[in-house]
Amino acid sequence: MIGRLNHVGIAVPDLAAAAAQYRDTLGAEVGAPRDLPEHGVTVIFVTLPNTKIELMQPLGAASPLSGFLRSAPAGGMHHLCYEVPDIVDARDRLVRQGARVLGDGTPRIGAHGRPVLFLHPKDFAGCLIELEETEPRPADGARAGRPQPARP
Ligand SMILES: CC[C@H](C(=O)O)C(=O)SCCNC(=O)CCNC(=O)[C@H](O)C(C)(C)COP(=O)(O)OP(=O)(O)OC[C@H]1O[C@@H](n2cnc3c(N)ncnc32)[C@H](O)[C@@H]1OP(=O)(O)O
Ligand SMILES: [Co+2]
Repeated sequence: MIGRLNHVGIAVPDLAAAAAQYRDTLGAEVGAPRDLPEHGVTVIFVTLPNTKIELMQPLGAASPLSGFLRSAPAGGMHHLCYEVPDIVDARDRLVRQGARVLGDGTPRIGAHGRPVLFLHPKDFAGCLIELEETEPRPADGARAGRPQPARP
C-alpha cells in the first residue's frame, strides 16, 4: 500500500534558523516559507535527491506542534510522510485493520495540494505517519478501476 517516502517532518522552534542551517551548514536546497493556517504550521521544504525534509514551526495558538515542542523545546523529528495511490482506499483498509486515523477521517489538502491523512503514532512504533495521495484524481473524482455510483 505505501510507496515512496515523500518527506520527513521536523518540528522546530525557529524556522528561519533551521532553514539557514540546512542551507548554509548542510548545503541543501531550501525553499521559501509557506503559512498553512488550516494546519497550524509554517513550513519550509528542503529538497534532497531522494526525498524532502519539511521544516515546520507552529502557526497560531492551536498548532498541533505546540505540545510536541513543549516536550522537545529544541525540536525533533515529527512525522514520516508516505505516498499512497488512493488515500480513501488506504484509509478504509487501515481502519479495517484497527489503525486509528486522526481527525474525523476526512482527507484534507496538505502542503503539496494533495489529500493527506495522519495515523496515530501509538499504532506505528511511536511514529506519527502522514499519508499523501500521489495520483491526481480525474476531474470527475473517479478512481481508475473502481465502480462509480450512477451520476444523478
Ligand atoms: C498537512 C500539512 C503538512 C503536510 O506535510 O502536508 C503537515 O505535515 S502538517 C504537520 C502537523 N500536523 C499534524 O501533526 C496533524 C496530526 N497530529 C495530531 O493530530 C497530533 O499532533 C497528535 C494526535 C499526533 C498528538 O497530539 P497531542 O500532542 O495533542 O497529543 P499528546 O501530547 O496527548 O500525545 C499523545 C501521545 O502521542 C505522542 N506523540 C505526540 N506527537 C507525536 C509525534 N509527532 N510523534 C510521535 N509521538 C507523538 C505523545 O508523546 C503522547 O505519547 P504518551 O506516551 O501518551 O505521552
Ligand atoms: Co507533512
